Amino acid sequence: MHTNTTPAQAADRAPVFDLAAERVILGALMAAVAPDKPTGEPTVFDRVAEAIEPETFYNPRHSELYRIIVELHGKGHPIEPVALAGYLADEGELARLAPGTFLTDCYALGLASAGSLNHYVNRVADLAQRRTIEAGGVQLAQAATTPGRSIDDLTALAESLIAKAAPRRRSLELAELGSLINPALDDIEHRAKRKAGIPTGYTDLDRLIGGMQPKQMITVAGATGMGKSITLVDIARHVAIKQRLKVAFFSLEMRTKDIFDRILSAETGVLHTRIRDGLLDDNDWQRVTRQIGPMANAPLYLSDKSPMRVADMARICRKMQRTLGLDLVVIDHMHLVKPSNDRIVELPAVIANVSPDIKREIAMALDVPTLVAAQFNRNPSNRLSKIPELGDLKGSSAIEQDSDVVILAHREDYYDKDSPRCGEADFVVAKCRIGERGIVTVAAQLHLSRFVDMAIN
Ligand SMILES: Nc1ncnc2c1ncn2[C@@H]1O[C@H](COP(=O)(O)OP(=O)(O)OP(=O)(O)O)[C@@H](O)[C@H]1O
Repeated sequence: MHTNTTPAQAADRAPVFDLAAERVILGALMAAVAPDKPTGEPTVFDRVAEAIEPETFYNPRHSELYRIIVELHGKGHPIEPVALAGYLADEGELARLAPGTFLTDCYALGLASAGSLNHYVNRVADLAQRRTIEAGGVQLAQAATTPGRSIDDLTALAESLIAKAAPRRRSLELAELGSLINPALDDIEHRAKRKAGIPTGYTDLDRLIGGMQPKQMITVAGATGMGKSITLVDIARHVAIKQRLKVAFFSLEMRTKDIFDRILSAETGVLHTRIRDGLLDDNDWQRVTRQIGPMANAPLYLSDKSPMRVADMARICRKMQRTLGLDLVVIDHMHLVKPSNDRIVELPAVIANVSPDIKREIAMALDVPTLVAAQFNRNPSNRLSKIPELGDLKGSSAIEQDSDVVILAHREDYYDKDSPRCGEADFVVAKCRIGERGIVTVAAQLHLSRFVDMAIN
């Protein structure tokens, strides 16, 4: 047993963590044998999950391993030490999270202590609560001696600390409607003050869809050359450079260098073709020097490796989330993602495989908005009305079903150079799970690789 107290203090202080007990729990999970068929009895995972969350562990490595074990188990992957070590090695995390014989040691402890698992679960949960209470006490003591804090304020703090310290046992993992009322009303009250979702940078579009929300798959679709890549790069640019949020961008079609050229053009206002051809004049160089500042250290992380499977991208994103944080994932585009099974080759089957995986393994599992480009199957140019429709999507049913938002890019001057709407582009919001459908018009400045709000330009 370990304590975080000095020997002098040890006599009058109880230990507030037990690393061996934490290892027993990890080992018991690795050693858990799934029943052949449901028995109605709680499994080892159920018993642990009732009282333990990743944050319940004192040791952060134990928290991370617990999270990974639960995630792998949820996906039906093996989690005994050899399989888990293989997974961690693939992720480049073995040496950091489970050096030497750590996994087999835990496994042995888990097996040896299987009969007393409840004791260890209760002990680790109990110690976590004690730490919360101890930290709350320190916080309260500091607040009480801070000049200017009112009694009302201190009482409210004390109440919230007590609520935080209450045991959180998840006996029945279903919520009764009545229990949702207070938190939901609180949430609604504060919603307007919070950012609804991550803004795309297009004001009217954000108003319509409420920004990009965690867990959402947002699909931008259009005919070839309509401006899907420009839209994706534009949004990523806005999120990373203007909002300084962390973006992982997977370009399966365009090279990183070409994306950089597009971003540079959009940010500096220097013609894209001049950047592409290396024909910058003095004026252009001055603009670049003056305006390149915000691009430095912008948290936009690009990959142009192709082909990629969803699992590859999910692995890279998980690592980024753990090490740097992650706010948005961008994939350009869905039809170039490799299916999880090499035998799947026909397009509708590929999309039926890739689309739900992007939604489940990236958007849902990582709790981030995921922006994906998709191509059209039917070309609206063959129709009288060129306004795009959901049915134009290649492999439409899976994409339609999995996407929370579908934005169809449309430019009239793509079909008619003399159109009175030359230079305008429409984002047709054809599906929006939590908002209205509608059409948003932006200015198409393709020579600068960007779309911009009509209102201010
Ligand atoms: N420097 C430029 N000047 C003017 N137009 C440009 C320039 N660069 C690209 N474009 C135009 O911008 C449009 C949008 O390009 P984008 O790559 O975003 O299309 P896309 O919808 O992603 O196409 P694809 O389906 O081929 O991936 C294309 O029609 C292209 O011709």
